[in-house]
Amino acid sequence: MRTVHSLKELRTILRGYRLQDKTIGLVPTMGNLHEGHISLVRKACEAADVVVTSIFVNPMQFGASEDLDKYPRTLADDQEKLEAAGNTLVFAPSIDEVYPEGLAKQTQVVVPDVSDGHCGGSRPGHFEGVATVVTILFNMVQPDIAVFGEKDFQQLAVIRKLVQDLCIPVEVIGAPTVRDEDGLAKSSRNSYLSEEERHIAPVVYRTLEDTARKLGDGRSDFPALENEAKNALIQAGLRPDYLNIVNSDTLKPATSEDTNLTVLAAAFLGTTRLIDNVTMTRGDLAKRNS
Ligand SMILES: Nc1ncnc2c1ncn2[C@@H]1O[C@H](COP(=O)(O)OP(=O)(O)OP(=O)(O)O)[C@@H](O)[C@H]1O
Ligand SMILES: CC(C)(CO)[C@@H](O)C(=O)[O-]
Ligand code: BAL
Repeated sequence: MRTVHSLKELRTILRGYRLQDKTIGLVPTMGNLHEGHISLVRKACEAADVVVTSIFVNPMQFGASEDLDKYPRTLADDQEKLEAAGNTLVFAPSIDEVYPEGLAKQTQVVVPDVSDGHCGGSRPGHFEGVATVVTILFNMVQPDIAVFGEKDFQQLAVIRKLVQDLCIPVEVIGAPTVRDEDGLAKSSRNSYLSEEERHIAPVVYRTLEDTARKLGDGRSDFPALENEAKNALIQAGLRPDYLNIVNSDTLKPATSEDTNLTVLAAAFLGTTRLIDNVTMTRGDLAKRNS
């Protein structure tokens, strides 16, 4: 497995693979890799001949008071894990390689509507940063397929819309959320949690599951359900940022006619912001429970 830092080198290597008619898969990450990321790499290996994992902590998607500076950077460890997973090429560009004229002069990609609310509401400019860097990475790598995690549910919806609206010739593949045994979604930011916070953190997933169960039991009083869930988070010592029951396709507030529902949440535990979601089809859970 090779690691390259420059676009020129990346393009030279990828040109060689294309001449051999190899298909190319891309897994965009911000590094500090865990089993969640590795599951994406494995999925990409199943779908493409050559897999490029990018590692780039993208300053454009961080707010001024967010954790850009302390975000964990662990390239050597990441390389070992990627090699073991069958990854072909690591692309770890510098900020100058991605934004040669600086952020202030950077063309931005805005994906309206689906970026609104949820994480987009709490992190102004975040999805413009994500959409811009993902577009740049797509243009740099020109992959046939790209794999993203469902843990970042709204991000996946933004990227699907971006690809559709800009006719980008890449197949976007979603991958299920990988969790610790107690249900906590694996995330680089889990490393910020103290021992005590780590015990509390699985309450996020448990609360989402509990809400999905109530929806499966036929409840349609969505605002009341959202409040019950937020109260459960508060009781456990979390500070909910949002907890929304939405139509899984549009990400708009759920209606009683919707069959595919997603419960999306972000909550602070101390200064750490955790996100998670659970998708359910109305009827499924009721059947399972009967
Ligand atoms: N637990 C997980 N299961 C499956 N995919 C995941 C998981 N965590 C992250 N991913 C996916 O990995 C890709 C890169 O995400 P990223 O590098 O931000 O990791 P992260 O652990 O989510 O970090 P953060 O703590 O910043 O949210 C994204 O497509 C994301 O959805
Ligand atoms: C897709 C992504 C790599 C873009 O920086 C990032 O938002 C992430 O890690 O989910
Ligand atoms: N996993 C999404 C990247 C971010 O929180 O900025």
